[in-house]
Amino acid sequence: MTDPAATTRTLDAFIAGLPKAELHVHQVGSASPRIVAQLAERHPGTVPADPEALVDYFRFDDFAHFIAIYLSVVELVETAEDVRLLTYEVAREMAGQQVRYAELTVTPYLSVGEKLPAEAFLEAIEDARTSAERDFGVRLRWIFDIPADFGIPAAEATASIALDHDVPGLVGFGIGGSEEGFPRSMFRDQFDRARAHGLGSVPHAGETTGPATVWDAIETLGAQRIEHGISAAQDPDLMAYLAENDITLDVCPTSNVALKVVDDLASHPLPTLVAAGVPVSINTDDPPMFGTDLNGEYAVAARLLDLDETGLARLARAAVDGAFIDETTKTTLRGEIDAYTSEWDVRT
Ligand SMILES: O=c1[nH]cnc2c1ncn2[C@@H]1O[C@H](CO)[C@@H](O)[C@H]1O
Repeated sequence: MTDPAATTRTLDAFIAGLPKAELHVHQVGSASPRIVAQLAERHPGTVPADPEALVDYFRFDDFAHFIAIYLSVVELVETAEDVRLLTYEVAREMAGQQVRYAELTVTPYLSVGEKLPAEAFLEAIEDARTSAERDFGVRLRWIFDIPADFGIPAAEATASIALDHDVPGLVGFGIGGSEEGFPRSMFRDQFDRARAHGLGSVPHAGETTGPATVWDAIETLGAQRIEHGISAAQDPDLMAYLAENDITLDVCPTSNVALKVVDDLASHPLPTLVAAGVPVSINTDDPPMFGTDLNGEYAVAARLLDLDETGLARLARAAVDGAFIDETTKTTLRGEIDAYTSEWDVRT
């Protein structure tokens, strides 16, 4: 008989060293207690600077409460130096999880303004991007997302920051925040322009509302991947469509429990989606806010999908497949995963 606890320990060790790509992770939502404390010291106010108090502060009643807290952390990112520090330090923590490539969802609309012009914001993230690759070996790319709750003005501003500037590393265009009251089709015009510019379309949909929002994202925004998309599990035709058209869902299991969009991990629809052949990647969303990290999410996925090392390596590869990068970089990332699995003597 194998000892289940020993098996878990082996899988955890495998996950910890597995080279990974992350496709759904928010820039501000990645600020760890260490980073938040640094920012809160610079800008004392509503957000506790004490990492222990932050654990309580990051306990959410529902999605609306989460958005309110999220925006209070956004307020801490005031200057170009705050933006640079946040982004560079997030990459340091990613490197600790063996993340080799990340598409960070950035919401410039919430930070850019009179005090922080778009140019200064963009310079700060570019500085962090090049430093992170040099110092930590983490390749960062950006998805600029519209915060839906702020409506068309936010969509226009986001499109202009993305499309009227030269933004190295920008690969995708998204939309986050609330779904209720903000049909994805509202933002068709900005997505049309972003897509014409060559950006990947990667809206949030099907997190807090049903499969109709996922269809809307596909039909009106030309979604190539979907952030969350978990309510697709309620619609077999939609799952078949996602599978046939190779549309990846960037799933974040612990986030869904923390924001109470699913009751508990045991009832998470991930197994239903995978059984229907829907491509999925595993992600954290806003890791410290949900008390998780990418290794933790891979462990959750292993439990939910009953995966061994081979299955986990396949998950890591699925994220590379869905990434908005060139084939050469994909080949490099796949090579790193393969080299690791052969070290572990894992059949793939
Ligand atoms: O899980 C999530 N769902 C939706 N939006 C999110 C999530 N995590 C972070 N944001 C962020 O919430 C902000 C408020 O509009 C947006 O910046 C969005 O990117």
